[in-house]
This record gives sequence, structure tokens and C-alpha cells, in this order.
Amino acid sequence: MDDEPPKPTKLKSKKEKERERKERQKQAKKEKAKKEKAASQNTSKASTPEASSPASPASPAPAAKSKRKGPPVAALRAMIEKQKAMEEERRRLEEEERKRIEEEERLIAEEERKKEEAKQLKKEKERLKKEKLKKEGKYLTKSQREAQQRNKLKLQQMLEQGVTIAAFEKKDGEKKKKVVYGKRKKNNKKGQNSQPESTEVSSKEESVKEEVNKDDDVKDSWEDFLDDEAEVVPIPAPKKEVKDSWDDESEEEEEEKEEEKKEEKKDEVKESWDDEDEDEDEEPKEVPQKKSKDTKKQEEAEDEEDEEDEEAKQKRKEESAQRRKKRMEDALQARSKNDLRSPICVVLGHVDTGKTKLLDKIRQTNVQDGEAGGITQQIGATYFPMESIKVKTARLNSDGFEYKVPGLLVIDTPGHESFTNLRSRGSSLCNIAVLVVDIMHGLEPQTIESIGLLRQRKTPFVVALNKIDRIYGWKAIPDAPIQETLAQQPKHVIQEFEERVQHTITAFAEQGLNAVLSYNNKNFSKYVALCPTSAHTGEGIPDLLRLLVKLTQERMANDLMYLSELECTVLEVKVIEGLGTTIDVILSNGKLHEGDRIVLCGLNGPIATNVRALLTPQPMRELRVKSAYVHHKEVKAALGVKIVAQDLEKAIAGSRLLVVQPGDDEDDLKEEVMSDLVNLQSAIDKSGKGVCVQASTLGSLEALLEFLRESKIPVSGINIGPVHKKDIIRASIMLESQPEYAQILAFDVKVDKDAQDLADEMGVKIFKADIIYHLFDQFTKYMEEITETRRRDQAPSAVFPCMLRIVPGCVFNKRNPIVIGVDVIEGQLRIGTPLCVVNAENQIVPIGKVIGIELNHKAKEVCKKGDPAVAIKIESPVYETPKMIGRHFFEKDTLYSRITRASIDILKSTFRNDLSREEWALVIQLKKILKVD
Ligand SMILES: Nc1nc2c(ncn2[C@@H]2O[C@H](COP(=O)(O)OP(=O)(O)OP(=O)(O)O)[C@@H](O)[C@H]2O)c(=O)[nH]1
Repeated sequence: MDDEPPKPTKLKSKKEKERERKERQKQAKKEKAKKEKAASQNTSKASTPEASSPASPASPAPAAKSKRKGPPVAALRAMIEKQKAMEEERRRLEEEERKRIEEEERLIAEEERKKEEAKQLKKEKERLKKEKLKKEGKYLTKSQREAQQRNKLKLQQMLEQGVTIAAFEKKDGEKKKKVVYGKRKKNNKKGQNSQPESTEVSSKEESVKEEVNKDDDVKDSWEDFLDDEAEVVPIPAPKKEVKDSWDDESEEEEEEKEEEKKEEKKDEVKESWDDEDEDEDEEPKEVPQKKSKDTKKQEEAEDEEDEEDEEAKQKRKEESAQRRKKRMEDALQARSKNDLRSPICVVLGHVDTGKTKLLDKIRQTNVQDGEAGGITQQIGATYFPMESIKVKTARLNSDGFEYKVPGLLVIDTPGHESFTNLRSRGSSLCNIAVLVVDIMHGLEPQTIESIGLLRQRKTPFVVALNKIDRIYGWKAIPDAPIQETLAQQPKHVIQEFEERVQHTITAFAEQGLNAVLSYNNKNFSKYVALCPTSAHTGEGIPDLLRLLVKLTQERMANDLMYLSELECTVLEVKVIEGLGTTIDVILSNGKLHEGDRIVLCGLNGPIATNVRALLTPQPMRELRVKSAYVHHKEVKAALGVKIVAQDLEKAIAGSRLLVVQPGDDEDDLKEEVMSDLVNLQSAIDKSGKGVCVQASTLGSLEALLEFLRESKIPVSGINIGPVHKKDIIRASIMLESQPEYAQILAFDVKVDKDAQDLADEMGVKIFKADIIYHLFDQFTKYMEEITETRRRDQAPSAVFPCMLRIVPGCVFNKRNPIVIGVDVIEGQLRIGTPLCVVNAENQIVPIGKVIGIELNHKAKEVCKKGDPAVAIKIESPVYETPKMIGRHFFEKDTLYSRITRASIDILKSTFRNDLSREEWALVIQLKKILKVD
């Protein structure tokens, strides 16, 4: 085969050549495509960074670029979106974290604030406690306390070593009793009566001496003030002294026990009246924890004794009450029309009518020449003896009028307060009142309120129609009787005067009272006397004074017969420098003596104390005398006097004051004085729901409660004195059950700053006013606002009852929204009312809510039974299958408002008065039809 000669080159045919050329071209094309592909991949890789920098200067030709950039832009967008989302998520998380930190910080701050508040409260409590202890002379400094502790320890050690001390041995047996009852008074008593019978007493004597020393201290400071009077002033804590004078020596021991019981009871009362005093009782609570058999037995025996004592005590109380009753009856019997006391007169009226000025004028005209006529300034009152009144009214006395009362006692503080405080068992101790009315203004709100109070207490009154001199053109004749001055006035003045009088008479008639000018009054029991006066010129004042005397002696002689039994009321409680807390009282009957043991109503329970001094102001001419007061051993009614005694801090103005007489049981008297306040508690609503009421005095509280009772405003709590935090807490109880009653009606009292802050924080409303009417107005306005808001809030959920009939042939649209003509056959149809029908299977089929009511193409809110037929539009809620007339219900079906239990409750609580009696009956009917429980 090798030898085979080379094949000669075969000449290719034309066809072959053509085929080869095509194959080459094909191959070249393939290679070109391959190259292009590789190149495009390279370009896309290279273009990514280029695209990310839009500012790239080497941008290719736009056409080529737009063609090639399609896929990279989408990716870019997705990436940016992703970045954005991540950014947002990061921000959200940061925001959440910030909020959480803020909330945490807020909670911490809140916690700290609360802690701080509690700390402050504790501090304040401690301060008060300290102050109290200081006052009582029981306060010990740290070093004293430490010394006491050391002594205690020493004593303990001595006892453990077997050293016996008679006094302590005895004390062991009575350990509990000593701690509970071993108070100063008892020690004092022992000390004062102790006979050197046994050595046991010796250590007690020590403590007694201490106590006496304490008392001496008090006496010293008292002496400073009283100067030479000191000797007649009894030493404080003379409970024993008073007792001594009444009780048999032989009864002493039993009495001692009684005394202890009383102390115990006093503590109990205290606890119940004031929680704040709890701390004071802490000491007695440190009773030994372990009870030995002996002590148990002893306790049982004590319990039995207690029961017996309780019975005996009850008996004594009853006997005492009987005795007092008998004494009163005797005193009433002994009264005589020949022995009248001075009537007590109070001035009332609206602000700025001239009450003070009128009082000043009455006093001043006579006081000018150094108390001529014997006018004496008393505490809270001015006494006008008859002689001075006679002088003052001389120009009227030509008719031979006979003056029988010894004088007139006019209370100095004009206004409601003194009037409401002059009270005794709901009636008034004030015999007559002057209601001052500004002739230029007529009856004003407070005048009307005063009339209400006077009626409530059944107190007779005359009207001083004051400021007559302000009538245009008035010619003043100083101090002239009214008719005398009127006779001198020009005609136009008389005309205006008469017009104004007539205007006032009409205003009184509107209050249901007949009034007439005093000099025309023929029947004082039927007509209120109008006495024109001027506090500036003194005109008409003689008439006013004479009228007061005339009315009192003629019409209330029975009330004015002097009564030997004491009648006395606290007008004001005042702190006087050098005297401490004192009470200004009006003695309307009987006598008071220095040293008397008195009982009165206190905020924390009854107060029993001894009169240290009875004071009245120095006579005017003696103003240069060092002491501002004159001391009295005895005072007789009627007059105003200041009483100085211990423990008067919590005395309540308006309280009655009783004197413990020989044979009286002090507990009985305490119960008696407290009964006034206890009776007021009956004003508290039984349901426990209502507003809290706070007033400055017993009298004003009583007046306010009466007013609230008449206005049908329920009361859930009462208190006297400024509004403190604890009052807010008490009122806040209502926030849970009836928030609209979480409020305090504060009448003429201050509100503590802390209390106000707490009230704002808790949402307790405080209404303050000095006029009852204003308080009432504020309250009603607030209640109206609340009702309106509630109505607005609850209106969408309230379903008013109605029954509808489709007017035949009036189906305008069969399905959502259904449009039909209806007649309201019962109740009232309102926009928003859900409707339903009861189908043949007795199933309730809801058909939607009324979204429009039209009458003659005019929109209406309500359509009531008896109104013309209306077109209504009913829409189905999205979550319900729309109902269709002819399929789910029919033209002849009755449509009902779809009431529920909840909607009925809303109607009851908020829309009660919007439904007629008939409509309420329909509610009951629908309840049955729609099977509402
Ligand atoms: N022209 C005239 N002014 C009088 C008369 N009485 C009182 N005023 C004036 O009326 C103003 C109020 O008098 P007050 O005596 O303070 O009235 P009030 O009723 O005691 O007032 P309150 O204590 O605020 O309730 C004073 O400016 C008096 O001068 C009067 O008879 N005539």
C-alpha cells in the first residue's frame, strides 16, 4: 500500500466547491456568534459598577445603554427597596426601644414621687404627733429617750436579779390595765387624794409629782397671761376636782373604775371619729403578747365586770337623763313673765346690702360718748340695755310704748354663719332676725337663701329696706324716724321710694310672703314688716330698734322668760395668742361659772373640759388697759362670752354646750351633744351612693344637708372643716360605681393644696362656694354636662322601641339598601335603629339599620307613633347577608326595633325620660317578642 503512487489531486467539481464555501461561512458565523456571546457577558459584568455610579463619564451611547440596562435597574430597585425596609425596621425598633425606656423612666419617676409623698405624709404625721406630745409635755428628745431606755434596761436587770419594788410588783398584776388606762388624769387623781396608806403609792406619787409639775408649767404660762387673776383660775385637768365635789368619798374606788372605763370609752370614740389619731393609741397596743393563765382568768373576770359595769353605766345614764329632764321641767315651771331676758337678734342678707354698716351705725351713735347708756361690747355680740334703746328711739316714744325686755343682744357677725350656728336641736336660739335688703336691688340670691333658712328654723324676722338715702334727690335728716324723714322728701323722691317698695313687695310675694311697710302693718303674724333704713344717715334706725323690741316682747314673751337651765351655743372656734384655742359662745339662758365642767361636740368625738376663764372685751373706754379682756367668775344669759379651756382644738362651731351639773352623768351629756352630729349622719343615703358634703360649721352643714335633701341630691359622706386628702379618698370611692358623684360640695371651707392636687389626679371634683345656691347651681350644671356627654356617647347604642308596618305597595327597593314606606304603629323610630322581623318559623331575622328617614323628601331624625308615614332606607351591615323583601321577609310582616339587654340598660340609665310610659310598656312587649332576658 506504501508503494501506492500518490493519488493525483482530484479536481473538485463546481458543486463540491460551492458546498465547501457554505460550510466555511457557517463555521465562521458560529464562531462569530460565540465571540459575541462571550463579549456580551463581559460587558454586563463590567457595566454593573458603571450603573451604580450614575455620574460615570464613560457612559455608552444612549440607545445601546437603554437596551442593555433593563435587567440591572430592576435589581437595583429591589435592592434599594430592601435597604429602605431594613432602614425602616431599624428605625421602628429604635423608636420602640426609646418609648420603652421613656415608659420605664416614667414609672420609676412615678414610683419615686409616690414614695416621696408617702414619706412627706409620714413626716407630717410624725410632726403632728410630736407637736401633740410637746403640747402635752410628753415629748422626749433623742437623748431623753435613750436615757429612758437605759433606765428601763436597768430596771429589767434589777428585777431579773430579784430586786423587788413594791410599786412595780403591784403593777405586774395590773400590767395590762396600767398600760391601757394609766393616764395622767388617773395619776393626777391618785396624787391628789393619796393618803400615806401604803408604800405602793410612793412610786406613783413620783409620777404624780411629775404630772403636777407639768400642770404647774401650764399654769405658769397661763399665769403670765392672767396676771393677778391666776389664783382664781382652776388648775387644768380638774376632772377629779369636779367629781370630788359631787361624789361621796366612800364611792371613790368604784368611781375610779368608772373613770377608767370612761377613759377607755373616750379612746374608742376617738378611734371611731378620727383614724389619724390611731398613732396615739399605739402605746396601749404594746400590751404583753403572751397571755398567762392568770391573765386569761383575770380577763374573763374583767369581762364579767365589764358587763356588769355596762349595765350600771347604762342605768346611771338613764337616771342622769331623767334628772336633767326633771330639772328642765322645774326650770320651765319657775319661769315668769316678770323676768324676761334680752332677745337675741341676728342680721342676715345678701352681700353688700349694708349689714355691717347698719350694725356699726346702731352701735356707733350711742358709743360715741363713751358707752353712754351702758352699751357693752361682748364676744361676738353687742348688748344694748333698754336705757340706751329708749334714748335712741326717744323721738318715737310719745305714744307711751312700754319697754319690757331688759335690752337687746345683737350678734356682731352678720350673715348666714352666725345664724345657722345659733341653733338648738334644729330650732333657732336666735329670737329675731333682721333681713337686710338693698332698696335699689330688691331680693338677691342670698336674700332668698336667707329667707329659706329663716323659714327652716321658724325664726321671725323684719326687713331693713336699706340704702334709702341712695334714692335720687333724697334729703337726709340724720337719725330721724322714717315717717318724719319721708314727710320732708320731695314728691319725686316719695314717688320713687313707693315704686321701689312696691317692687320689693312683689318680689316677696313671689317667695310666698306678704310684705308691707312696717308703719302700715296691722298684723305682724301675717305680714312681713318692711322697715326703710339708711345705715349712712341713721334714718329709720329708731323705727327698726323699736320694731325689734315690740315684736319680741309682744309676740315671744314665752320664749324670753329667763330659764335657769343652761342654753349655750358655740358661735366660733378661735385661736388667740396667749390663750390657745378658745370658743366664743352665746349664752341664751342660764349661767356659766369659771371652773364649770363643760361638754361639747368635737370633730373627733365629744369634748369634756373645764372652764378656765370666762372673758368679755374691755369696755371701750378702757382700751388702754393691758389685757384685752375682762375676767368673770360668773356670767348670766343673755350674752356673748369667750371661754378659755383645754382641748378645744377640735370643737365644732354650732355645737351646743352643756354643763355637767351635780348628779349628771358625763357620758350622758356627751351622747347628748354628739347627737346633733350623729343625727346629721342620717342624711347619708342608704345606698351609699351620693356626693360628699363638707361645711365649716355644724349649722351650715345642717343647712346644706337640708337643701340637698329638698333638691333630691343624695349624700354619701359628711364632714366639718377644711377639705383634706382623706376627704378626697373618701369621695373617690364613687369613681368606681357612680363617677358623677365622685365630688365634694365644699361650703365655706378651705381646700388643702395637697387635697386639691390629689383630687385633680384622681378625677374627684370639688365645688366650692359660700352661698348654698351657688353650690347647687355648680352641681346641677356639672350634672347636666355629664348627662349630655353620656347621651352623646351612648346614643349609638341606644335602641328606642318601635313597631312598623310597610305601607302596601310602597316597596321602592327590595334589597340593600331596602327602601320602603312605613307607618310607625307603636313607639318611635330613630335613625340608626336596627330592625328585624319574626318569620313564619318564629325566627328573628335582622334586616339592617335605618340609615335615613324622609317625609316628603325632607330628612327626619325621628318618627313617632301617629306621625304621617315616612320613607326609610335600610342598610345591611357588611358582615350580614343582605336581606330581600319577597325572599327573607314580606310586605305584610311587622318590623320591630331590635332591642337587646344592653340597649335596654342604656335606655334605663341615660334616656329614661326620653321614653313615655307607653313606650316603656312597648319595651316590655318587645322583650317578649324578641325573647330578650
Ligand atoms: N348710700 C348708702 N350706702 C350704704 C348703706 N349701707 C351700706 N352702704 C354701703 O354699702 C357698702 C357695703 O356695706 P357693708 O356694710 O359692708 O355691707 P355688708 O352687707 O356687710 O357686706 P358683706 O359683709 O360683704 O356681706 C359699703 O360701701 C357701705 O358704705 C346705706 O344705707 N346707704
